[in-house]
Amino acid sequence: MCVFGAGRIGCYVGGRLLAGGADVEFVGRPRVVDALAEHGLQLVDFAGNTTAIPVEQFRLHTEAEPVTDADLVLVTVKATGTEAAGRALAGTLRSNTVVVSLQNGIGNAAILEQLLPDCTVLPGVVEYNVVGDDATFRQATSGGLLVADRPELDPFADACAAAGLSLVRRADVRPAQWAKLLLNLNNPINALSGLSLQQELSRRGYRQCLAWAQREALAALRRSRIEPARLTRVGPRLMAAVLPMPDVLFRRLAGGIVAVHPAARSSMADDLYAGRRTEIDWLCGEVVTVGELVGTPTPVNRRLLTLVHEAEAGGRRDWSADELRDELRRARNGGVR
Ligand SMILES: NC(=O)C1=CN([C@@H]2O[C@H](COP(=O)(O)OP(=O)(O)OC[C@H]3O[C@@H](n4cnc5c(N)ncnc54)[C@H](OP(=O)(O)O)[C@@H]3O)[C@@H](O)[C@H]2O)C=CC1
Ligand SMILES: CC(C)(CO)C(=O)C(=O)O
Repeated sequence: MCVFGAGRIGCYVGGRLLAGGADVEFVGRPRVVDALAEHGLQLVDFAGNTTAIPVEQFRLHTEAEPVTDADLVLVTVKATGTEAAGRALAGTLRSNTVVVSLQNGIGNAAILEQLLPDCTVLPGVVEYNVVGDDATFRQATSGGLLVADRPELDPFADACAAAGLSLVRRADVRPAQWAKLLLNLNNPINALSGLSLQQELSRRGYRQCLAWAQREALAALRRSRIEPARLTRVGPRLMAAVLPMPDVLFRRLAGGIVAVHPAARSSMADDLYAGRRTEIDWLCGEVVTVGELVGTPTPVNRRLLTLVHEAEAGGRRDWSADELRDELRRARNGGVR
């Protein structure tokens, strides 16, 4: 199999599969490929167990062409790179190759399907966060992988089982993708806060911002007759109700909802700090689009979209919880304080 987009998710998932005995090749940028070729890879699972993969075990590429014989490709580029990934893989892969999109957002698999009509493209969800640099990657929140259930997925399921990676197969992944997107509405808030996920989520002001963004999305989804799945111990609607609770109460409840390592921060924070384009159009942008389609206002998601675009354009600064809450409250009130 092949990991297309060796980064946090690609190296962690692909590395775990490789350590579990699967035949895995990696396609990545020269910077990442060179680091893997020099240092190998250290993987730390959520329980803290470390696996070291020595340099000799890696088959690394910077182009898609050498992996023409892969029977399964995991696409792990950001949504900003999906189209380019699809184009790089088109004409390279054999027909019937299984392509699994392990990406946030809703539309990546559809883009890949369009560009790779002879392949079987399956949408997937990575529930957990991965942090790390080019040599060490750590699973930093609890959760597993979730992929569309098709018989073609059997070899991947076997590889996951051998690697100790949790995989859930679902007939319809769309409700889980939307549930993940609701959680990902925290990505811009985390990125704008400049804090780790743990620090950010421990502050009520930021959680209030997330609850507003989620409630707007939930209202738009309800009108679209989309029912998001329950990925965490509490479902999406209850989550939006629990978030604004006072810090003491939230702390007591949060541990049971999702476990977060102190080093974890959102993938959008990584992009924003590195000066890369973020996935904001695929997260808040998706909510705004659905809202427009069904006539549900989404001012908080619109404002987050603008704030992240401004930060991408060079106006990045760290927003305190009070500042961001006031900013989004103004947006909710139509610009009035
Ligand atoms: N990080 C996380 O904790 C989580 C991420 N996700 C989702 O998983 C997906 C992957 O995220 P993540 O692993 O963080 O992303 P990363 O940016 O860490 O990794 C993607 C890598 O792929 C490279 N890449 C992009 N296009 C190509 C190409 N055409 N050829 C070769 N390499 C390429 C990127 O390089 P470059 O940057 O130069 O383009 C980057 O190094 C995203 O949709 C994200 O939202 C989901 C759950 C958690
Ligand atoms: C942190 C997490 C797991 C949820 O927001 C994530 O998906 C990301 O970093 O993109």
